[in-house]
Amino acid sequence: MSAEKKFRIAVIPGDGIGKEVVREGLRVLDHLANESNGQFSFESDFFPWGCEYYLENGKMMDEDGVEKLKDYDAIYFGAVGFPGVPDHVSLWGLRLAICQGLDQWANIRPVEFLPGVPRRLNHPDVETLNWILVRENSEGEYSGVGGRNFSGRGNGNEVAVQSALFTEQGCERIIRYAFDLARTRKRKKVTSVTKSNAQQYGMVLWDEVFARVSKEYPDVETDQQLVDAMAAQFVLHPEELEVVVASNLFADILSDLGSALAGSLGIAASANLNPEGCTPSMFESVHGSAPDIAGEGIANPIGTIGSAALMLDHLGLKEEAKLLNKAIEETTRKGFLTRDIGGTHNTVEITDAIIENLSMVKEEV
Ligand SMILES: NC(=O)C1=CN([C@@H]2O[C@H](COP(=O)(O)OP(=O)(O)OC[C@H]3O[C@@H](n4cnc5c(N)ncnc54)[C@H](O)[C@@H]3O)[C@@H](O)[C@H]2O)C=CC1
Ligand SMILES: CC(=O)C(=O)O
Ligand SMILES: [K+]
Ligand SMILES: [Mn+2]
Repeated sequence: MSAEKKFRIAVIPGDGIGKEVVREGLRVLDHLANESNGQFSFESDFFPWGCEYYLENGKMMDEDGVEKLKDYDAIYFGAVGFPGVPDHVSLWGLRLAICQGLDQWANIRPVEFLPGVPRRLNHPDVETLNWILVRENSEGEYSGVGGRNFSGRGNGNEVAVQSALFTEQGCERIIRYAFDLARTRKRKKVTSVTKSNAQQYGMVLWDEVFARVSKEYPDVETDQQLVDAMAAQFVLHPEELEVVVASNLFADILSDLGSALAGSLGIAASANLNPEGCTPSMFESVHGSAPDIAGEGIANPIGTIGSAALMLDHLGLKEEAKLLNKAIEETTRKGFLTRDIGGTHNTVEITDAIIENLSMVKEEV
């Protein structure tokens, strides 16, 4: 037997249901490691960063937090944000600080339709549909360029500026990533989403880079859509979608739409990747901390457990990643569903079922 591979994972449960679903994802990972006959193990270090940490310490994470995370093979993240701390403070202080600080410039967000989950999308081929959003994750509308409180204003006359930053290199790397990803799929197609009719600088640059890069991929079909039309296409013609590449804000919005069409925000997984592998990548659900259901034990853990599957794949544990995705499918197929997708099972019961189904799908292969 080959020597045991030990993966060092930084775990950041964060806030609200983030804590509840990360706990479940770790149970699944521990189970897989225990069943691996000593082939691999996970060494998890917990970081208590988030809104409670902020209220106690005046900061969302340690000053050298990003540096500390560089020691790990991957980061497993819950969600950030809770009433009592302004959302822009918590998001910028933790998720954006990590994604931008570690240059996790590609955020991959698959839209998948799980068996047994009631669909919000009325489409004849819904069983076989799946597409991937490739979100620019380092700049765009979330570059933080802007300001408030310009001198001489105030008293109802305040002015705020929020700019979007688009660099040619930033556009090129994410667009290239989308084309390379398209080449791994059965139908090779990339749809680029902008709003370059109204956003005449940054998004026109994006369009020009898309046209230039696409020439290097003559085997990949292309399409370009404005984001408003794209929102409609998600609902009306999802069969047109394969790989969809969009800016930070647009793909953020479209990924919530995609997961809602597939049934719920609770089932969508994502990976914040540094594709060069210079820094650790971070795996988290698409959803946030859901304060409206936090503490009730009813959050759907599938988005976060599916993100663990993306992490396994990233760490080279391809077979385990496949098995885990199969076990998730088996779980929903058998009717183990949380409330958000029409069921009555709680968070822990869904995880128990996934772990049980892991053994079953393993026997099948
Ligand atoms: N990556 C992150 O950490 C993100 C953080 N946030 C933060 O989360 C907080 C709440 O934001 P919202 O806009 O309410 O978005 P949200 O995604 O937390 O919740 C939206 C709705 O979806 C439901 N939902 C989400 N995940 C679910 C799950 N796993 N199971 C069942 N239902 C689920 C919630 O109950 C809520 O009704 C804010 O502070 C926001 O800034 C929001 C999105 C992403
Ligand atoms: C912040 C947020 O909504 C997201 O990353 O999806
Ligand atoms: K999340
Ligand atoms: Mn979002």
